[in-house]
Amino acid sequence: MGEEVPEYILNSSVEKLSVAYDSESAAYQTSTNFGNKMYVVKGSEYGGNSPTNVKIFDNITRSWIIPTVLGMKPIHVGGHSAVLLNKDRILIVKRDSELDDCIWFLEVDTPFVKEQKKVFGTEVVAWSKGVAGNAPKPIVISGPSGVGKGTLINKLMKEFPSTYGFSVSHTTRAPREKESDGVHYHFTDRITMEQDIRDGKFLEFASVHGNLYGTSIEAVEVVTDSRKRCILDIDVQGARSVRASSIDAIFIFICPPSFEELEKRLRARGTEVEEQIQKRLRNAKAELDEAKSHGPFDHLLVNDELEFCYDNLKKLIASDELATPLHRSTMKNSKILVSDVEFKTDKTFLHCGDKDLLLLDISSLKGGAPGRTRGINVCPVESSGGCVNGIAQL
Ligand SMILES: Nc1nc2c(ncn2[C@@H]2O[C@H](COP(=O)(O)OP(=O)(O)O)[C@@H](O)[C@H]2O)c(=O)[nH]1
Ligand SMILES: Nc1ncnc2c1ncn2[C@@H]1O[C@H](COP(=O)(O)OP(=O)(O)O)[C@@H](O)[C@H]1O
Repeated sequence: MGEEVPEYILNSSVEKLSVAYDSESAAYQTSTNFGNKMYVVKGSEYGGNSPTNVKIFDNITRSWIIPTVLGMKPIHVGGHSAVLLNKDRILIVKRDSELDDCIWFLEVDTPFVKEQKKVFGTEVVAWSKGVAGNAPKPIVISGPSGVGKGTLINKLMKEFPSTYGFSVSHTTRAPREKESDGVHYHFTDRITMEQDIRDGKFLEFASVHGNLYGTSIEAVEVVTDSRKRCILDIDVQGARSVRASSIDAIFIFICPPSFEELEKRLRARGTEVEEQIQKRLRNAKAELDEAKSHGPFDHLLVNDELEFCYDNLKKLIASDELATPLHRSTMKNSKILVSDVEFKTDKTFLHCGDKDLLLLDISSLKGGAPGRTRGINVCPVESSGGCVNGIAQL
């Protein structure tokens, strides 16, 4: 890249962690070795809110690589610390940051990153924010156009507004008369959406009936952050992508009682012109065949009589909730600021002000890029270095 290699990078050993202040850009940067590469993470300028930068130094070719950076990036204010974890990701702890925004992961060799390297044909790294506890399993609902997905989801959201939240997708299709931006969809144009896809902002996307549709990471996280169970209305290709991702979801396919009834409903809805109706019916045949033979679905539900189908949907979701009870973390949306970080052999301690020392527990990580990394807890430390009363309230 024609840039000189900083002294601290040339001198650092494989395991050594190095943090340096770059006076030119007034920002802290860390370098972490993994294999033959060194990952340099640079925070934003002091007091600024620009996203964190990543570049890679190849120790064999002695040259810099600018990787494709996926995912929502952390915004730094002060410095940060970094350490290699699980031999596939770098744990980044932001200093002078609130507890619920201080833990991030830069994935460098996880299955997701390996896959994306093939897709992009470049070096790839992916950000994933670390969050406390587990999230309720998202519910993925698919089915042909006009089968009644929207009707069923609306009923669920109306009956249980504080339990379920809808993942608002992005689409390049034009809004229908009764649809509003940000509620039914985020309506966008193809150029913007394609750029956002390249920037890794989407969990999944697909071309459906001639338009682009996609679920952004943010759309799901907004719902999960509000402690609701996320409902996704996505097509079969999207369901496949989510199935292949690190997200643990339940997949339901809604079938029509007959093809004739599907056509009747689609026409009665009166939202599509004839050409679109024909396209949707053609696609419906393929979707039904795929879902019934080798689709990614856990359950198929026939939407014949609406109330009957709705009751079955509720029963199905309820039995899944019973089977996997939700473990919520006690790590509150804390205003405690992390002032310093200590990495010991197998433990990470967060210093918060003068008195508080918290133990960061990352032993049961779940998920990861392109979504968030869950299962993190912090607790006050007792003199032996263990947690006080297991996981404690902060
Ligand atoms: N992959 C994917 N499919 C989506 C997404 N949002 C909507 N879809 C699917 O796109 C298809 C068309 O949706 P829409 O234009 O609202 O028409 P409708 O199905 O006739 O109501 C449906 O199969 C939706 O499930 C998304 O974010 N990702
Ligand atoms: N079980 C049902 N019986 C009859 N009509 C239905 C039923 N479910 C939905 N509909 C109607 O069918 C049309 C398509 O439903 P919609 O929810 O928009 O489908 P989708 O979201 O799957 O495209 C709507 O006019 C809706 O009122």
